[in-house]
Amino acid sequence: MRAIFLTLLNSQEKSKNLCTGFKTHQHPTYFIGFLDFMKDINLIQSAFDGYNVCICAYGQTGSGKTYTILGDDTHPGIAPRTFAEIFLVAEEMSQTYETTVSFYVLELYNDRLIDLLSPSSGPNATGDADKLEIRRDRRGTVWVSGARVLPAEDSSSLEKSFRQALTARHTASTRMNDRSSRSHLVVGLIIETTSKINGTVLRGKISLVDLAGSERTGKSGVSADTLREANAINKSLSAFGDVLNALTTDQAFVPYRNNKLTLLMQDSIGGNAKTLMFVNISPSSYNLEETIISLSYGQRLKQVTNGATRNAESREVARLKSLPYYSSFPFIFPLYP
Ligand SMILES: Nc1ncnc2c1ncn2[C@@H]1O[C@H](COP(=O)(O)OP(=O)(O)OP(=O)(O)O)[C@@H](O)[C@H]1O
Repeated sequence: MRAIFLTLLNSQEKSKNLCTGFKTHQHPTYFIGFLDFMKDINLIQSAFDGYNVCICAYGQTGSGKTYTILGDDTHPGIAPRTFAEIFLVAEEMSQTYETTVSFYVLELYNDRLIDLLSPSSGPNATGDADKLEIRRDRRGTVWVSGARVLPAEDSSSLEKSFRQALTARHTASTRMNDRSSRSHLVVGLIIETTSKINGTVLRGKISLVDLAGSERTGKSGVSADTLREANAINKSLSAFGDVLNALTTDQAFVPYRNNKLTLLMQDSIGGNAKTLMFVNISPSSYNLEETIISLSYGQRLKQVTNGATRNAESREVARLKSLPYYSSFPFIFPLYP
């Protein structure tokens, strides 16, 4: 796994000593290098080659995770850049491969999975109605059965649907962030390529994950509902830490099942995906303790080894899987609604 450390604008002086030994990038110039970097390590191409890929933002509340994933009008973030790159690669490969792209958008809020593409999602959604279940196929790839998976025709329609889905995400104002995400966001991009020469089908998945930020409730000044949200966020991040601990100390048992977040990320952390983690940190001395924790998390993440495998099947297997019997297992073969 790879981890990159990011710090906010104008922070170089303040964070220089703290980050000695870590290669850090600053907003907004790091955006320029992101796509080149992702191209260098062939992340998007890997999904076309049948691998699972995960790009994730981690860090304390208010450190710029959502900004890293979304960006703004002048500096598009990881998500819009990934959407554009997918359709560019599809175009480049169109002589020999036919590509279909589909996507889902989920949030994990107060330990409940919510389908943000569902017409019934929104701030008052309970999540229960969707009956979403986290499953794994025999290769270890995580799917969420019951989630809506929609076809994407081009990058602009994909981005439009994605931004529409985000309007239903749970956010709240806290002392640490005017618009703090109160949920973990998981965007799944499923890329299926069929060879025009021999019919081989490759299926890759890119997961874009914007984790909710860890927070000290005394600092964020939350109460009632927002306190409950903060507790759920901290609990899930602590489960994430336990998984990381088990993986980096070679323990026989890895406690993925302790939380829905770790179940959802089972293929990305120690699983079969190629994973790139952005660790966002604050330059302020007020956040020193949280920054040290984030940096040490990032350091440990780098020690995790994933076993990336390719999802490929022959024309005949792909044909068999498209028959109704297989279609009843959406977690093995995701269905369009
Ligand atoms: N490079 C940047 N340029 C301009 N504004 C930025 C930049 N990075 C972050 N911000 C702003 O800082 C604030 C906090 O960023 P953001 O919401 O992305 O943090 P976060 O880590 O996702 O927080 P939380 O965990 O609370 O959701 C936002 O108002 C965001 O627009």
